[in-house]
Amino acid sequence: MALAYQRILLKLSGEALQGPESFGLHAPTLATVAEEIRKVHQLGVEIGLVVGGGNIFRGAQIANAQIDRVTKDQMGMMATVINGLALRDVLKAHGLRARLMSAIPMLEVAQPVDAMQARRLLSEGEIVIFAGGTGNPFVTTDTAATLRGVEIAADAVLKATKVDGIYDDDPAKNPQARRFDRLSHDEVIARNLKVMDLAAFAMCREQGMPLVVFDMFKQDALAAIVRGEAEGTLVNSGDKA
Ligand SMILES: Nc1ncnc2c1ncn2[C@@H]1O[C@H](COP(=O)(O)OP(=O)(O)O)[C@@H](O)[C@H]1O
Ligand SMILES: O=c1ccn([C@@H]2O[C@H](COP(=O)(O)OP(=O)(O)O)[C@@H](O)[C@H]2O)c(=O)[nH]1
Repeated sequence: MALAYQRILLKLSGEALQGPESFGLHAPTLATVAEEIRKVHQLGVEIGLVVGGGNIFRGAQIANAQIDRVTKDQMGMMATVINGLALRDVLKAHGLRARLMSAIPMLEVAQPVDAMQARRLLSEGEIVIFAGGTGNPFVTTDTAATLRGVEIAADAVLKATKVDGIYDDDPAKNPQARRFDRLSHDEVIARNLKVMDLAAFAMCREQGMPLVVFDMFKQDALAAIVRGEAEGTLVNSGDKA
């Protein structure tokens, strides 16, 4: 079967791992995520993962004036490593081969990010989880997702989030908001749509990297996307859309 995307970079927010809890990791939710990933792996898709940390720490939201913003962001990046460790083991428990790489050197728990090695592992069917964000403060894991997506030469970045696509207004605030099936990178900028942080989106646009925003908890949505079926919102360069 022809796949729309042979290699993907899937971005999972930390919140996507906390399920109904208000903090941390929720075992049944992790298992559901692993199962959705297993299904696309079975189709022959190569999968790089970038995991967020919002279920543990979001740097900018830590309310303590005595902790420097750089330190707060470092705490957030450590949170992504905690999630990455959990995800690696859960993926393994679901029969997948998975490897954790961290942008922050932490040799006892994860190997350093190495894009070339990651490409090789992906082509051998291993799932590579990139944790530690970009390793730099003042950005989010969305930036890490586009960066790793470009580095591993992914065919698309897939952003799994709480909403099922990109709307003409924030659907959490405006119930009348309407979802787009497809958009160009330029339209996202022109309409000022809050899809991901601007630095991350600017990189997608510059690199002509297709982006799909979708709901991870809609069963089989991920598999539908890699098969090229209409699901979520696809952002592509004008000439490719
Ligand atoms: N135009 C829009 N289309 C879709 N979602 C939007 C839009 N504007 C704002 N949002 C909000 O963005 C949120 C997802 O973005 P973000 O906070 O980056 O998610 P995550 O934590 O999954 O990285 C959604 O919960 C949604 O309420
Ligand atoms: O390259 C990065 C990625 C993440 N973070 C920090 O890690 C936190 C957790 O990441 P994010 O908020 O993106 O997680 P998500 O919303 O995806 O769960 C962020 O708030 C930042 O504080 C960072 O400083 N640099």
